[in-house]
Amino acid sequence: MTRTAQTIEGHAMTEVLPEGVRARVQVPASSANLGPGFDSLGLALGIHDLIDVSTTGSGLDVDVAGEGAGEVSLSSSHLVVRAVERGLDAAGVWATGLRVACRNAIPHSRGLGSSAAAVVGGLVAANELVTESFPEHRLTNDQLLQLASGFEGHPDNAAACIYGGAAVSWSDHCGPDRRYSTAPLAVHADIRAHVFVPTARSSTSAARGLLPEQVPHTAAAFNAGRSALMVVALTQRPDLLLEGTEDLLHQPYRAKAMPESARLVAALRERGIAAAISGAGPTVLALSTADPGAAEQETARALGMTMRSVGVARGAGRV
Ligand SMILES: Nc1ncnc2c1ncn2[C@@H]1O[C@H](COP(=O)(O)OP(=O)(O)O)[C@@H](O)[C@H]1O
Ligand SMILES: N[C@@H](CCOP(=O)(O)O)C(=O)O
Repeated sequence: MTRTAQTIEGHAMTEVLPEGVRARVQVPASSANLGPGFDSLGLALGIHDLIDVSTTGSGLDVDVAGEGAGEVSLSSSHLVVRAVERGLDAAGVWATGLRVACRNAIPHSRGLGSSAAAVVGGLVAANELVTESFPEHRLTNDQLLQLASGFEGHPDNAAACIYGGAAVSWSDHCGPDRRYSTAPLAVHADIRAHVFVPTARSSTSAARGLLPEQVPHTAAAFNAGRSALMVVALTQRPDLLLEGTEDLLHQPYRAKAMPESARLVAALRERGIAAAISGAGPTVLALSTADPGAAEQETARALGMTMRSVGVARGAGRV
């Protein structure tokens, strides 16, 4: 394990965790944007990764099962490992060695926040290790949000993943060293969440590369109105979900990279179901008060996507 000089809240890097401390956490998938709320709105979904971290005498042992097994690195560059180390650093605590076991259910590179879940899961696991031995060094949820958002540069997935439910998140400016904030939204009890997951993948950074530097003022104004409307629809007026999920800022530019997903969004919306690309795609999120029927599922199957009823999840935590 390497030490770095990075700390927050001025903790001195002096404490060493004993061997054999263990933390097991579960962390939810998340859907970002919810249509118009680009880099701001997020919703935690009921698909979970399990992360089991324990301290050892030396070295690093990483084991991955489920999604990403055989694909992700098993070295110190593994995202969960990086997040565990970042969390320990931030708390001013050090481990002589680590064992990290991941049981992953969140599909990778589909727009379901797998990378945010890996980061939040690693940070929360680190925080549980810290709490076990040095409770006075425990990081707050706000500190976890700063650290997690720093990994990706936007807080939408991370906030949903940490706090659960839905959240609106923002940063104090657009430059480096941003400070992130979030406010929870109480999702209306009648709203159900379904995802249509393709086998095709799309990396978030590639999908961000499709976005223009500038957009017309009319599109910005349209999205400002729809984002505000979406908060109302999500919390009080599910009958407004269809209009509340309209977007001109990102989905039109990304559609060419995920044509099947764009077609499914259009087909579901024509049938009155509030569908949007989940995060940077290509998964499609549907929010509705009734479950999509056999016809919708057949349309999705024909486009190579499988429907999953996921529901709204709680935030990451110990199991
Ligand atoms: N549980 C995990 N463990 C290790 N790396 C992960 C994990 N989840 C995601 N990643 C990394 O993040 C990448 C996907 O991130 P990204 O393109 O942002 O898509 P997503 O929408 O799934 O977050 C994966 O290819 C992998 O490198
Ligand atoms: N606001 C981001 C969200 C990315 O979410 P992911 O689940 O695809 O990582 C964006 O739209 O780029």
